[in-house]
Order: sequence, then C-alpha cells, then structure tokens
Amino acid sequence: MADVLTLNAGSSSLKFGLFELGGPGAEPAARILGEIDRIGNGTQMRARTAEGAVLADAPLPPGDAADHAGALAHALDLIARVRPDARIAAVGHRVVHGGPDHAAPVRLTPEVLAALARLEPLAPLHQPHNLAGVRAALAAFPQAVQVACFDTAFHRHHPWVNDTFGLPRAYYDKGVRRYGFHGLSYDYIAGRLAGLAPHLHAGRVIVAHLGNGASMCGMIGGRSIASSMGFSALDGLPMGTRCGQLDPGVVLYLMQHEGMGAAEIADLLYRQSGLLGLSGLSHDMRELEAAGTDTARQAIGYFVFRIRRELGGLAAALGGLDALVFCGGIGEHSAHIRQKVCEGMGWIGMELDESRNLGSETVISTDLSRVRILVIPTDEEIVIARAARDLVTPPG
Ligand SMILES: Nc1ncnc2c1ncn2[C@@H]1O[C@H](COP(=O)(O)OP(=O)(O)O)[C@@H](O)[C@H]1O
Ligand SMILES: CC(=O)OP(=O)(O)O
Ligand SMILES: [Mg+2]
Repeated sequence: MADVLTLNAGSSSLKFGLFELGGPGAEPAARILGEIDRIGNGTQMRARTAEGAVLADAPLPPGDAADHAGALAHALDLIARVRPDARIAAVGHRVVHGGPDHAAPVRLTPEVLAALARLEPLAPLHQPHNLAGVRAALAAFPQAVQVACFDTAFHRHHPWVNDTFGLPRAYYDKGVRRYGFHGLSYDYIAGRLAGLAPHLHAGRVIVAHLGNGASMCGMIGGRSIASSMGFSALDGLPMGTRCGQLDPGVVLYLMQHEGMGAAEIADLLYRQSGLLGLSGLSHDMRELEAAGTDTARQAIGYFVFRIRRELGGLAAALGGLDALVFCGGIGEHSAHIRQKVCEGMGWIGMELDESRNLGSETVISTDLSRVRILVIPTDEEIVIARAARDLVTPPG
C-alpha cells in the first residue's frame, strides 16, 4: 500500500502527517499526525498514531529545532523511526502563495518551483519554509510525486470587487490583487459543514480562522465571496506578530520621516507587530491570557475588536449571516476569545450559549440563536492528503 506524507509549515509551527492510500477516491487513512509548535521559542514536538498512541510529546533541545529546517529534520526522523516500511508515493505540501495562476493543487516541477520562489517576498513568514520543505522532500524522497496545495486557491474565484484594490488597472494585470489565504482550512471547514449541516453550508457563512496567522472568510454555498487577507498575509486581522489592516499612509510616513527601508519595514510589519507589538510581551495567545497585564488585555482587546469589525463587514458582503464558525489554534481552544467576539451581537442574530462555549460541543449558540455558532477543528492535513491522492491515483 502506498503512503502520502503531508507537510504544513505555518508561521510558528510545522504540522506533518503520514497517510495510507486506499485507492482512487478512498479517504486517505491517517497513520501518524504530528506538530512541532512554537518553533524557535520553547519548541515542542507532539505526534501520535491515528489510534491516539503517543509517539512524541516533549520539548526539542534549544538550538536543535530553532528554525523550520531543524523542525523538519525531526519530523522526517520520527516518521523513518516509527514507520521504516512506509512507501512514500507522494509528498503533499502546503504552499501559502500560489499567485494568480493556481486555482487548484499542482504537481511540482522545477518550473513551478521556480515560479513559486518568486512569490517569496509576498509571504516571507511562510513561502520560504514551504519551499524549503519541498527541497528537503525532493532530496529525501526522490521517487515521490511532489504536490503543492495552495492557501490562495480557494479564493481564486471570488468576485472581482474582492479581487482588486483601488489602484490603476495595470497593477491588477501585474498580479497586485487580493488573494486571500488559509484556503486549505476554509476548504476543509466548507466540506465538514456540508456533512454536518447542509442547510448552513448552502447559506451565508463566516469562518474565523484564528491561529498565529488569522483571517476570516465569507462564503455562500461553500465558495469564498470575500476574505480579510489580501495581497499578502499581512492584511485584515492583527496576528501573533503581524499588524493586520494598516493605512498605507503609515508605510509612507515610516519611509519619509523615520528613514526606514523596505527590509526594516517588512520586519516591523511581519515580525514585531500584532499581539507581540501591542502587548510588548508575547505573540502567543495562551501566554497573553495567562499574563493578565494591562498591555496583554489591550492587545487581546484590539484583536477582538478587529474580528468584530470584520464580522460586520463580511456579513454585509454576504447580505446576511446564517452561521459563524471558529477554527485555528485560538478559535478552537480559547472560549474567552469566542465569548468576547460574540458578546452583544444579538443585533445580528447571534446568541452564544456560555456553558456550551466552555464545553467541547460543536454548536455553541443557544437553541434560539438565529445565527448558528460552531467550533470545528480544522484539518489542513487531510485536504493536502486528498489532493496528493488525486494526483497519484486520479479519480476514474
Ligand atoms: N488553549 C488555548 N488557549 C488560547 N490560545 C491557544 C490555546 N491553544 C493554542 N492557542 C493559540 O493558538 C495560536 C496558534 O495557532 P495555530 O493555528 O496552531 O498556529 P499556526 O498559525 O502557526 O498554524 C497561538 O496563539 C496559541 O497561543
Ligand atoms: C497564511 C497564514 O497566516 O498562515 P498561518 O496561520 O499558518 O501562519
Ligand atoms: Mg496555521
């Protein structure tokens, strides 16, 4: 039986999976699922079998997994140790930026890889790690098919008004567009919703993917209509270390009056801002919730405020709202953030059930709430594994 390896490099984490293929169209079966978290700052590795047996659950030695490359070496090592008999027929990679040309997963050729490398400046926290993963996998599994699955692909058919900026047309033609990200996660959530509640899937849904990177997507019938992220993964909500929506006049000011160059501004906007910059403490929501200081509370307050603003804007773009879905590390695990987002939202038809929110239920709205509120753990790995399966064993 052939296997698929999945690699998903986020801005602060590396998720990996080993899946067994059952044949064309059959759901790939997870054998190993792992995550290396907080890369570079108290790195942790966790991995388990599909049955839940723990394969790893320990901090990685500092320096040993100080970056994504070190983390990847640990992941490949664990897979080789636990499943020495694995026959890796394909490696599926999350690639954050696909540019204007990719609305579906694609087999990686040297030409495609070179074109994707040119997009690195548009996603500096992700694309270099994604493509480093591709190169490492090419070296480790030279016989395997390498498949790129794009965060941007899910949004490629969104309406033109959400695809453009108010710049002269020539820039749109050159690819300066609103791409939107977290598409593998949104694709998964749309599919789960179709199974859980087809009437909601058919309707107007906002998905809040709140992780170290955070964005929101408005969908109708499971298709993206609008999303909070744009040209790069900087726009929209504030994130762990990214600023979110910013008046472009601020960038001009930094250049003209603070004498900052492009590299310095990129570092400020991608690595020093968001929750970290506002709190002066941490980019990590768990640490901010535990800290309870004034600046930590203010950083969380700004995060919540921007989610609520985006929610109103997306609901208007959708012409109303039938469901709100929370996912991502914060969306799935922080009852406090969910409660703050939903507070006083009766005007839009949302009523949170406080005890359901504190439990582990899927639906966390009250029975009387017109808008259903749900928590659905996302699974980018299975979306990548299915795409790799379809390129190795195309459905008949
Ligand atoms: N129990 C929890 N309570 C609050 N925040 C949490 C919890 N578990 C994880 N998080 C937050 O989720 C974020 C990481 O989300 P994740 O989706 O895993 O990251 P990435 O964007 O790198 O894929 C971090 O801010 C982390 O603090
Ligand atoms: C696009 C993005 O921000 O991804 P992540 O949440 O994995 O950092
Ligand atoms: Mg992520």
